Formats: sequence, C-alpha cells, structure tokens
Amino acid sequence: MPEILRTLQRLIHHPTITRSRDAYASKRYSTPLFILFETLNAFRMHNGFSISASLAFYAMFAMIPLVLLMFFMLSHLIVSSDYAIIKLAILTSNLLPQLSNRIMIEVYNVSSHQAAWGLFGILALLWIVTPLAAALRSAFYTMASMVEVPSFLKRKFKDILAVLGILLLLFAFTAAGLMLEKVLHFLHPNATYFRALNSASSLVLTTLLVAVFYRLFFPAAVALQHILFSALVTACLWVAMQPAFSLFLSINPSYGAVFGGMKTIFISIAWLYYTFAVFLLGTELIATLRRKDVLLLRGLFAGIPNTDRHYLQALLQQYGKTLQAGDYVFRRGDPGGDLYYLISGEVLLESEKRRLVVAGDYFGEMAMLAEAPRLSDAYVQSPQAELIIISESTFETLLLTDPQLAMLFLKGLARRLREQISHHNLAENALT
Ligand SMILES: Nc1ncnc2c1ncn2[C@@H]1O[C@@H]2COP(=O)(O)O[C@H]2[C@H]1O
Repeated sequence: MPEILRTLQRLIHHPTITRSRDAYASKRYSTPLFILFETLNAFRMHNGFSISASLAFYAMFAMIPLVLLMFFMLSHLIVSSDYAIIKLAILTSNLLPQLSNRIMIEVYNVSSHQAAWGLFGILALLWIVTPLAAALRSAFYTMASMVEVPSFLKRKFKDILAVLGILLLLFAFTAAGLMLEKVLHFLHPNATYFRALNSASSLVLTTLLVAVFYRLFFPAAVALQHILFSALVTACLWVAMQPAFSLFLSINPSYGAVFGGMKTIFISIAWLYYTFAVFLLGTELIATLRRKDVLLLRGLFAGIPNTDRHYLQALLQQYGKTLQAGDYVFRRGDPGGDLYYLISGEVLLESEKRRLVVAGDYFGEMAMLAEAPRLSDAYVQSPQAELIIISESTFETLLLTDPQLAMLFLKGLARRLREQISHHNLAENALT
C-alpha cells in the first residue's frame, strides 16, 4: 500500500505533470472554464430563470401587436400584403412554432379592418409592446449590474424607442431573409447544398440579429468581439434547442394536455421561456467578458491568499508596475484617480504623519472615493516595490458587480478609520 502511494506521489510530482499544471494555473483566470463558471454564477445570482419566465409572459402579450406592426411595415415598405403574410408566418413559426397559424389568422383578420391602421391604432399597438421592451431593458441593466433611474415619462419614451428598435431589427431580419432566398434561388444549388447553405446562412443571420440587439440594448460599452462571440453562442444554443424541444414534445405528446384547449399556449410559453433563458445567458456572457479583467482583481480584496504565485503573476502582468527606492507613486495634492495595492516592498505615506504600507495592503483610496486631491506623498522605501494599479472605473465596476466585496471593502475602511480615531484620541489624552 505505501508503495502505491509513493508511486502516485512520484507521478503527481513528475515534471511533465507539474509543468502542465503550472501552465494551466497561470492561465486559470482567463480560461473558458473560468468564464463559463462566472457566467453561470452571475446568471444564477441575477435570477436569470425567473426573469426569463416573466419575459415569456410579456412576450405573449406583445406577440400579436408586434406581428401586426411588422405586417404593416413589410406590406407598406417592401412587398405585397399577401407575400408579407407568408413571410411573417415564417418569422412567427421560428419564434412561436405552436401558435404561428393562429396568430397569422388573427393578424389576417385584424389587418383587413382598415381602422386598425390609423395613427391612433399604430400608437396603441406600440404602447401594448412597451412592457416587453421595459422588461427587456430592465433585464439588461440587471445583468450589467447597473441601475437606471430616469423619470416615468423618460422611461416610457426609451421603451417606445426600444419597441421601434425591436421592430426595425425584426424587419431587417425578415428583409435579409428575403434577399437570401433570392440569392439561393439564383444560385440554384442541389438539395444537400441548399440545406447546408440555408442552415449556415440562417445561423449567420440569427447571430447578426442577436449581436445588433445586444449592441443596442446592453447599457455599457462592450468590445465588439465580445458581442459577436456572445451572439454566436446564443444563436448556436438557440438553433440546437429547436430540435431538442421538438424531440421532447414528440416523446411526450400529451405534454400540457391538462390545459385542454390552452395546451398550445402553455407549450408556446415554455418555448419562449427557454428562448429568453438562452438569450439572457448570452447577455450574461457579455457582462462576464466585460468584467473578466475586473474579476481577476476581486481576489485582492476577497481572500485569495497573497502567496498564490500564479494569481499574483497574472495580476502583475495586467495591472502591475515595479518602482525603485525613492520613486514617488504620487505626491500630496496630486489629483486622485487610481487605487494602489502593494504586492511586495514598502511604501511610505507622508503628510503631517507617516504611515508605512507593507505588502498586502492598499492605499490611495481616499482621493479616488472622495474625488479630491491626494492627502499625502507616497514613495518607495524598500529597494524595490511591486504595485497593482486599479483605475477608478475598474474599481467602480468591481464594487457594483459584487456587493459582498463592497461590504468587505467598507468594513476594511471602517476598521482603518477606527484605528486612526483611537490613535488620535490617545494622542489627545496624552496631551491633556
Ligand atoms: N491620516 C492620513 N493622512 C494621509 N494619508 C492617509 C491617512 N490615512 C490614510 N491615508 C492613505 O494615504 C493616501 C494618500 O492618498 P489618498 O488621499 O488618495 O488616500 C490616502 C490613504 O490611502
């Protein structure tokens, strides 16, 4: 038995294994696994599934007005009414396979009443869709960990703009589909190629649609490659979900039968629910990619041991700076901005009093938080000092996205303040 253990230990410490383990550990904070874990964690924290459920309900209310408005745009702007109905049927069958026929019959009936198309009619239809737009915008703010506080009217105005945005996007999507159909018709490929080309192009179209959606609705600036990547993941998941959902229904043909005539509505809500869940997961992925770098810094304040070599190396590579003895980090009265975390060495803070900062401690938070000039000089006292520099916006994102961390930081600040006050009181008592 001890022999087996010894062999196992030798194996674990074999250079090939330790080398690859080291290589993995040094990249741990930017691996797909890390991103996946953080995305799922954030989705759970933001109650992604309950948001998807409420969005599915809002979408049910908004579906018919949306399709009517789309019909109006299509039939007035590019094609005849009958052709518009056919194209819309394809769009609705993608979004709501179970209810598409009934929706189209209703749209056909309503659209033949001219009264539906007066200015008042169109405004009323837009208004009915606003709760869906509002819920979507609020979901995006939640996922981006941001808060929106405009007045009621401003918010309604933004919601109507969002509805118009949704309409324009769906319109562009349908128009692009029409053009694609013409191109495929012109190329006239054989059946196998046709199917492959068709699936590939609808994947590309869906990705583009979702990407533009994310770009318009996500409330913070995000790198284009992050948006495109998340949109591609969303589109792939959504396309894969369609056969999975059909398979599930074919295995359970009586699924939802308990609702009788409402069965199709029940199944449609379930389908919309999964559609939104995938869509919001993509949104969460964008948010995670956006704060990926910021997440790396979390460990400094949230208990990753300061001896974790790989972690510190990864941090130093991205945010690090090495200074020599006597170098100034900043001078008293300088405008504030960054916060500094000392990894190694010593820094002296000097104003009327002196404070020595050692490895594992941070400084420079006052000017940043109070938006005021620096309270003291800060210079390196040891032969060398390694510092992590955290910008104001990075720190803000860090605190906003992680309330627990914000609490830890506040507690740290209160502890420091307490120490300073008791020192001050002791000094005053000694004088009197
Ligand atoms: N009593 C103090 N006097 C000067 N600096 C202090 C004092 N207490 C803490 N500091 C730290 O020194 C830093 C100087 O720059 P900041 O004002 O940005 O933030 C300050 C704090 O991090």
